[in-house]
Amino acid sequence: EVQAHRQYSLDSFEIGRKLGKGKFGKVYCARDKATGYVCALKVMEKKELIHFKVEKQFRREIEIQSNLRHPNILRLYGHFHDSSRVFLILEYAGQGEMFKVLRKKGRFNDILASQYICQIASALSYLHKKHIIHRDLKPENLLIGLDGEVKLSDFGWSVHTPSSRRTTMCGTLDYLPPEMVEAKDHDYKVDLWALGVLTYEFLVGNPPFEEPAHKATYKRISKVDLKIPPFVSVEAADLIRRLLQHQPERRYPLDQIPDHPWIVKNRPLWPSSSGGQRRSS
Ligand SMILES: CS(=O)(=O)NCc1cccc(-c2cn3c(Cl)cnc3c(Nc3ccc(N4CCOCC4)cc3)n2)c1
Repeated sequence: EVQAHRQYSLDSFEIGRKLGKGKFGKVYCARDKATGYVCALKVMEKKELIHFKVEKQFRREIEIQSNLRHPNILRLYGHFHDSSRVFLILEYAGQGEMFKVLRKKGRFNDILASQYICQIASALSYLHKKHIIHRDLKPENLLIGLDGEVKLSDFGWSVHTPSSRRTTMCGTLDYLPPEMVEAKDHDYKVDLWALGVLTYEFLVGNPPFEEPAHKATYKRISKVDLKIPPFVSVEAADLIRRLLQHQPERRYPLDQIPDHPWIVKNRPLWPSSSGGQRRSS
């Protein structure tokens, strides 16, 4: 385990291969010399954070993610900086980006999709109990751990509820619920809507309201113009419809998701390999 409260510097690590490059930085595989522990080191240029005016969002990401402990939330062990760069010491997700796996597979079957959605619902429920809304749930912000478990990452957009959006949204609009498209006040139920969009995208391969033009996407979100293809199972379609409700208070509660027929029907008899072959009770 990467020790908390230890003073880290770049010299504390052996830097491995570059895992990827994002909007604000690069991520490397790294090994903590003192403990041999493998982690991921996210490196960002200070001048870029200032240029993109995201240093406040970045500080919030550190403050929020450092205090979270959940198997489906990527750990942030610590951070440090040198004259020009800031470094985040993050948990290494052994199977990489969900986004890439989804694009490669096209779409997931009911068993894989329902396990992912159940794990994400568990992580969101943990966040909501801490009065944190993620607000940026999408495949690009999900990683996959060594045992195939989902890891929620990138808390740059998380806020403590209730909040009304301050900075303009960037990136995909596909996951925005009506109340955010209509810039109304919003609360944790925005994550329920996004979970519905994610369930649809896992099973179909593209998000439900995707249109070439932004205005058309807004329109379809606002009207909840949802068309679920016939190959989507009845149970999955039921959960998608219960989450993609225009009125936030009508959206399916996270705590009921583990007992939804789609999840129950597709739950493996034994937990995944990490859980070992326990006897069924
Ligand atoms: C804004 S950003 O820079 O943070 N996002 C860009 C980006 C792009 C690509 C990757 C990764 C990435 C981040 N990771 C973090 Cl954080 C922890 N583990 C990984 C992590 N782990 C990882 C583990 C395995 C693999 N392999 C598995 C075998 O197939 C090839 C890819 C890739 C990444 N990857 C990130």
